[in-house]
Amino acid sequence: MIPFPQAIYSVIQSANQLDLPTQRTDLTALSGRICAERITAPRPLQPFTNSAMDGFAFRHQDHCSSHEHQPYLRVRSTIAAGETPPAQPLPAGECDRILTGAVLPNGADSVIPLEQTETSADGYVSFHHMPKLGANVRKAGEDIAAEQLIIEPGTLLDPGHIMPLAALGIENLAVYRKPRVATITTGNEVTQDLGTQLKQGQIFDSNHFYTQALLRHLSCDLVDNRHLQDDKKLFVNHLHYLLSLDLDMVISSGAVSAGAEYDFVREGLQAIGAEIIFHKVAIRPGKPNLFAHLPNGALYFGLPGNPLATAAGLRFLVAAALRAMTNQPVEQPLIGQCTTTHSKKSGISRALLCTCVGGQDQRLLVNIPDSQSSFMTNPLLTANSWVLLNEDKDDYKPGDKVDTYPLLPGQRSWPKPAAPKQKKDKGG
Ligand SMILES: Nc1nc2c(c(=O)[nH]1)N[C@H]1C(S)=C(S)[C@@H](COP(=O)(O)OP(=O)(O)OC[C@H]3O[C@@H](n4cnc5c(N)ncnc54)[C@H](O)[C@@H]3O)O[C@H]1N2
Ligand code: MOO
Repeated sequence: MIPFPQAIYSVIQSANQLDLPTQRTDLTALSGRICAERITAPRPLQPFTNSAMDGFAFRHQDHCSSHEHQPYLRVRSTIAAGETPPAQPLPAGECDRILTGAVLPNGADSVIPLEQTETSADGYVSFHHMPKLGANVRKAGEDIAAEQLIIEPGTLLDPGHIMPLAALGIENLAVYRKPRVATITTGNEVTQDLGTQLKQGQIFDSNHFYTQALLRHLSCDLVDNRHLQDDKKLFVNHLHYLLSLDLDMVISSGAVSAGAEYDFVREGLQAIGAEIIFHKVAIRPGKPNLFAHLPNGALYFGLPGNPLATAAGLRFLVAAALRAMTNQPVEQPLIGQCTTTHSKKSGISRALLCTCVGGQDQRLLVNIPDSQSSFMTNPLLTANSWVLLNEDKDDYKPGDKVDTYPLLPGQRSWPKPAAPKQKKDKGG
């Protein structure tokens, strides 16, 4: 049995060897994908200096000397958004009527909103007050400077990236190809037919539906899904079939604990020449977790069948691999503080669904539920985070620090985890 942090490390090491190819993808299909290149702004944003208000563009220096004499300016022309302003610089004593988003005319540097002015019938405008220099002007590059770093490789793209990318006119990006994944659920008692009347001893295949939903959320390409009866031969045949698909990863749930003929995953994998990297990890839920390399280099995750053991394995092991395969940084926990007492079994890690709330002084308060067992599904309904209690500490009291992770991996999380402390270089 290996410690849980070592299991995660081992998974990351293996996944780092798998270089997913990249593909150029249009902006409309980028959300949810992992950026594979460093993106800098090809032009400034705003692209040109323009007005933030419907009003009048004028030259501030002509009028700033006197507060008694409010400007009284001749209106030269009107510049609407999308129009080219007059080629001649704005003469002293004149202003241009301007609309929001229109190019600021040459020579003008400030805009007064329409409602702060009076326009006379003879084409002059007077100001109610003198705005500050640069008022209501959006400068070229004020939003994003040309050449500014926009997105780093390994960034999970979300709608928040799409707005500036589109504004900069970036049509497509190189992203990692979606990881190609096959999933397997096992068990004679399990059915995927959710409409059926359950026979005695039968249960619905919740792991299948959860796994598919989560992997889809993580932008995986779900190539194959199969529910298999408890039969090693069937399993081995299916593995042979999966080897013929060009997969990056296979994830199974069930049949990895100690139940001899019913727990055929390890033996089945060995029968096809897979290399078992670890089997059994010091974590609850998920002690029977298995990780292997298939002969074609694909990663194999044998997650235990209990629903929360499958969920924890997906959250911490599979997600770590998916991140490593797409150049995303290793996830860092958010340090929270327990609000409750909690005791766990000695010498093993414990993953629990929990609720984090923001407290005073930027504290993250973590409510760890009293009882949570791996056969349950209800904690998934209300939790907003996972807490990972490490193997060195068994008894937690209010105020103790704990490592927390967002419920779904890889999302822009709030609050942001602090940057990991740099190890001091000891020289040599
Ligand atoms: N003698 C021992 N028994 C068990 C051990 C052990 O160390 N020694 N470990 C326990 C732990 S911890 C876990 S976790 C489970 C893992 O068992 P398996 O991975 O072999 O999974 P199964 O036995 O097939 O199923 C366990 C449990 O989960 C239910 N299940 C299975 N698949 C699904 C599914 N697709 N959807 C919903 N529920 C599923 C299944 O009916 C069982 O109740 O082993 C313990 N036993
Ligand atoms: O490890 Mo099992 O997943 O505790 O029930």
